[in-house]
Amino acid sequence: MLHAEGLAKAYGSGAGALKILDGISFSVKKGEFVSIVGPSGCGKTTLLMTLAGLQRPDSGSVSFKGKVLNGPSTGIAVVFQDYSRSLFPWKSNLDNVVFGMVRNATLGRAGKLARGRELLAAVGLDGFADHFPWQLSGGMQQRVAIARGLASQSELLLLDEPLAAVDAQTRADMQDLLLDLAERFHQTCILVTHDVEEAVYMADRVVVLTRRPTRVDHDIVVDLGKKRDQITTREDPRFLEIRHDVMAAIRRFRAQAPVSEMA
Ligand SMILES: Nc1ncnc2c1ncn2[C@@H]1O[C@H](COP(=O)(O)OP(=O)(O)OP(=O)(O)O)[C@@H](O)[C@H]1O
Repeated sequence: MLHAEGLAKAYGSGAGALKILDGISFSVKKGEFVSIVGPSGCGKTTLLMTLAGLQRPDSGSVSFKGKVLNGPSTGIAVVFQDYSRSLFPWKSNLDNVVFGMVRNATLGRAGKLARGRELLAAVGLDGFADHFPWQLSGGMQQRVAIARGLASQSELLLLDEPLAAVDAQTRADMQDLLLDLAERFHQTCILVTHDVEEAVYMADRVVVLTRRPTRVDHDIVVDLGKKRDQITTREDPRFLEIRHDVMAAIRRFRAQAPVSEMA
């Protein structure tokens, strides 16, 4: 469904240019859940924005469903980490979700409202359609943002640290909710996360990036089956083995990094 080929990107120009991506290539198949991890500041968000067509690479290309991406596509939605800035505070939760359908020309207003209510119910917020985001907890607001991402009916959902700002218990619940939604809506997902355990728990594959200038270091298949469980999956010896390999790679890059690059 998505193929990144030799993506390179620098910020700035000349001697002061900061080289971020340095020839990133990988593919994501329809229905896959792929996590991307890497050392702090290696360019995970830059990569995700490039995959979304929101930022152009200096060289290389992104192909989505066989066509080179030259800008944002209706087939790709992004859920950002900072839900407090990505939701409109003056719109109800339902209207925030309906906004995700802005480019849907087939559903009328009534159809969009009905679909918006369905999606809020799917993320466990059926009683909160007419509330405003600021009346909800952080975890609930992020669920509204996820419902909006799903509302666009995009085939590919890009998730940039969507659970970074919620507490640990909510985070575990949201991981399971996201996995459940991805399966129910046959959603292909790419998740950027700092959390190695989360990356392995959620994904069919984990793409591990090097430090800057960034390349793909490992592309690891998480052969744990589709059904995950917060207790048994995390205790599975294969889970622990994969987590070990990913963590060891990231720590190796941290050990090589100048102190100024350690966040
Ligand atoms: N628009 C920009 N202009 C200049 N530099 C930028 C820009 N966006 C990001 N950077 C720099 O590029 C580097 C990579 O940033 P990016 O946010 O892509 O990395 P990241 O891996 O997502 O970071 P983190 O681990 O902190 O989430 C950082 O040093 C950042 O300061």
